[in-house]
Amino acid sequence: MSVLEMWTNLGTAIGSLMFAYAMFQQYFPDQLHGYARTYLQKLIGFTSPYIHITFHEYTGERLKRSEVYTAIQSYLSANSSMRAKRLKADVVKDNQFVVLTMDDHEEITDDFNGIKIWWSSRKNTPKTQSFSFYPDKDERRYFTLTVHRRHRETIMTSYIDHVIKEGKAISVKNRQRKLYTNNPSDNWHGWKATKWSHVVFEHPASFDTLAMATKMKEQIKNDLIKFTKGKDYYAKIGKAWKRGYLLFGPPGTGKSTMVAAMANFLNYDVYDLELTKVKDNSELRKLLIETTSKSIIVIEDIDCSLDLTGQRKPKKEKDEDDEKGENNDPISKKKKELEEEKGKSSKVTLSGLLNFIDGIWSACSGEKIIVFTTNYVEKLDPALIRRGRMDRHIEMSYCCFEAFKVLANNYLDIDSHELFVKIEKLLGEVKMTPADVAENLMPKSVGEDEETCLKNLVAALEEAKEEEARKKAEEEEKLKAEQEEKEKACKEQC
Ligand SMILES: Nc1ncnc2c1ncn2[C@@H]1O[C@H](COP(=O)(O)OP(=O)(O)OP(=O)(O)O)[C@@H](O)[C@H]1O
Ligand SMILES: [Mg+2]
Repeated sequence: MSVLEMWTNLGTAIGSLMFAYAMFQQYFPDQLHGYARTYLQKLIGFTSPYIHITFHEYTGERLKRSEVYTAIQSYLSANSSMRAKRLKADVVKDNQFVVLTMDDHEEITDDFNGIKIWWSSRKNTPKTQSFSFYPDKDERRYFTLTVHRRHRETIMTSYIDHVIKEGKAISVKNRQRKLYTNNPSDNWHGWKATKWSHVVFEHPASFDTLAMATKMKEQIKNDLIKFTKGKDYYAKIGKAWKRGYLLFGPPGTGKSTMVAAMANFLNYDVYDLELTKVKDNSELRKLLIETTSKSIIVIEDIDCSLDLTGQRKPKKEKDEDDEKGENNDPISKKKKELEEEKGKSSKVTLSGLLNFIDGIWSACSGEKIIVFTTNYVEKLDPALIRRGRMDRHIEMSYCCFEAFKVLANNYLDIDSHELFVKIEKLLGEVKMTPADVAENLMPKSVGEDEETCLKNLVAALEEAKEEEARKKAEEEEKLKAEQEEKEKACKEQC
């Protein structure tokens, strides 16, 4: 048989097969399609020595994206870029680099302890054309793993675990970190509803640029490292894998900067929880469930967020108002109703917040740090900040010389200068926040050199010193006057 004849015969055979398949699709009753497919697969199963495992992208009632699928995707992206012919490109991590993943209907092979494994990426598009706001959600993607059946044991016991573990590690390395804020619950329903909105987290703060005593900085860093490595330890002692930090101190001492530095140090996402937008305790719980692992949940200025000790007016007071007839005229009645309605917009109670921090629900989605910041630690309920809830209390204080040196290095690139001695002395005498020191150190024009900036700081410190001395003198004068008044009154009485 000539080559030409062979190709002609092959073409005819393929043509006949396609015709037969088209006829089958057209005239074979729909109800029998399923049976035919099942028996065909059984037939293949008898004859084929391979097993197939599928991993679907969406699972569960709420069509939640499967974590296993995502892990496999990351694992395969690391392996596929060199082998697959068709790749999809995705930009990640600060828009800095491109990650290539295998495209739909592409196949690659993997090798595990000498076992050959085939991975293919597939996509099902439903035949029924329905209108949907989420066109891509109608497509169901899945990965199929194919391997010789004699390796079933190894694949089940070690290979899949290995893929998921590696995949998760790769996802963490590549992930774009996010800064979330909670949406008011009126926006939780409907199209594209989410409880949290996010932007890319791009705060540049780090522990290197944070101005504070070196010893304390190291302690905090060690504490954080210990926490991230403590999964087994927390399981052993029967505690949820979370840690609470209370940052307190005057405004401008770096509390918010510290949260950003922590997030950058640990490579965590940040959830900035605005308590006043949360209607009640049940909403607070729902928000907590929606947070992901490896994240910092921060509630800024916790003392101002809510009146956690008593939201509503005591009943007695309310009754007194009614008795006085203040609520009888329709306008004030309506006003009152509106006020009450407004009051309802934040019914989070102290106990709700306590449960949020260390109730049963707090253990869901693991590895979490909760941070409260406040200017007035003494205003907070002791139950809220007791150890176990807020495990570490960190005081962010006025600028010390060590902190100043960090700022001088950050802002002016200098480690020493003759003015440092004077500044050290002044910082020992005057209370100035790192924010104020930083502002003075920052060059205000292109021509301003480090000497001018340091002189600006010295002048500001001296001014603050004079101001402090003046205030002190005034207070002493006042005290003295009061004392004299008292003595005079006493003498008159005697
Ligand atoms: N310890 C610090 N190290 C480095 N920079 C600091 C520090 N403290 C303050 N700053 C600078 O001052 C600015 C204000 O600091 P930050 O917002 O962190 O203060 P805060 O303690 O959160 O204040 P507030 O109580 O008003 O929220 C920051 O932009 C930062 O540049
Ligand atoms: Mg702040």
